[in-house]
Amino acid sequence: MTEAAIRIQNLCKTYAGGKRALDGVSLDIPRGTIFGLLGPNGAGKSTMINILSGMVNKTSGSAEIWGFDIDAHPRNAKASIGIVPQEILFDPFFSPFESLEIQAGLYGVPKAKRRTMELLRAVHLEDKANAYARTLSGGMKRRLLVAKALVHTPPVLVLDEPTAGVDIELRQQLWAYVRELNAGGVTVVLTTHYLEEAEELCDRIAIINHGRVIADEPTPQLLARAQEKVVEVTVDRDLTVAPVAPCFEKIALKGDRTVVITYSKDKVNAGEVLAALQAAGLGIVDVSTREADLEDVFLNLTRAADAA
Ligand SMILES: Nc1ncnc2c1ncn2[C@@H]1O[C@H](COP(=O)(O)OP(=O)(O)OP(=O)(O)O)[C@@H](O)[C@H]1O
Repeated sequence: MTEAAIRIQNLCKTYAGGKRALDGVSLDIPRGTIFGLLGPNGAGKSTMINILSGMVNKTSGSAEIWGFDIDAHPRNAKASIGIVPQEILFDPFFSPFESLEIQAGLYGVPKAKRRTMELLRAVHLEDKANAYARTLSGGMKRRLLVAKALVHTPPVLVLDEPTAGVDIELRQQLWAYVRELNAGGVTVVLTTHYLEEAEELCDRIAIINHGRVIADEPTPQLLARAQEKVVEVTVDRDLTVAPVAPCFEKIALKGDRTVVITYSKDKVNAGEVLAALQAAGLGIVDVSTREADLEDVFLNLTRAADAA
């Protein structure tokens, strides 16, 4: 078996106030992947990343980064990971060039091995190398954070909600660079609320809810779990109650004459759903269907976990 980029086993974290943020998380993040960590607000994603970066102490369990246990080999573990934090924090008086040089110094990268200008070029900040950080736009600051996380050439890069508040163009640029890094061998872990993005970018996705992993699968497999299909039907008369049929998983009225029916495509097809409406004496005026996407899978899984 190839070694994982990150291996987390039975990780638990209870904060001082008694809040249990992680409740036995086990996760293998394979080397070479772009791995998505999804979860609603407060699920425990940041806690997990902060434990990996050494900013938060775990309560129990273990974590390895690139084969280095964070307790037994903290320096090697730390050297193996670069983290792009959610919040933008800079000393406003340092230039991007100085910021990267200071960061490289903190990581003990010898002068001869520093790649400050190369990194600034990679994140399109070459012409801002000597500008004050306070004069950079929000997007530029975020790119500078990515460069900062890469000064020590870590094999694993973690981006914590990297596109929050970032415009579409910059987001595309950032993702293009993430893909480039990944193609160069860097394992990328990203937390995001943009499910579409995770769907487009990640090879594998884990979903965390209330401090537990509720799904961890290759993206296509997770999508295949979306067996539910939705059909919206406009009928020829006003409805006061929604018709029922055994093949409807769910039905909801939308306006006077439209029903939204969810059915399981491995059990029935759209024809049978429409036939059931006709059997209830309704004439069909208009029909539209849609496939479930990652958003539906995500909602179904988190709802199922909440109900359990
Ligand atoms: N320092 C802390 N002290 C006490 N409780 C905390 C602390 N940090 C986080 N929590 C709580 O732990 C839980 C998990 O928080 P965490 O920030 O890890 O979630 P998250 O999935 O990253 O959420 P978000 O997407 O909003 O960043 C939340 O209920 C949060 O309120």
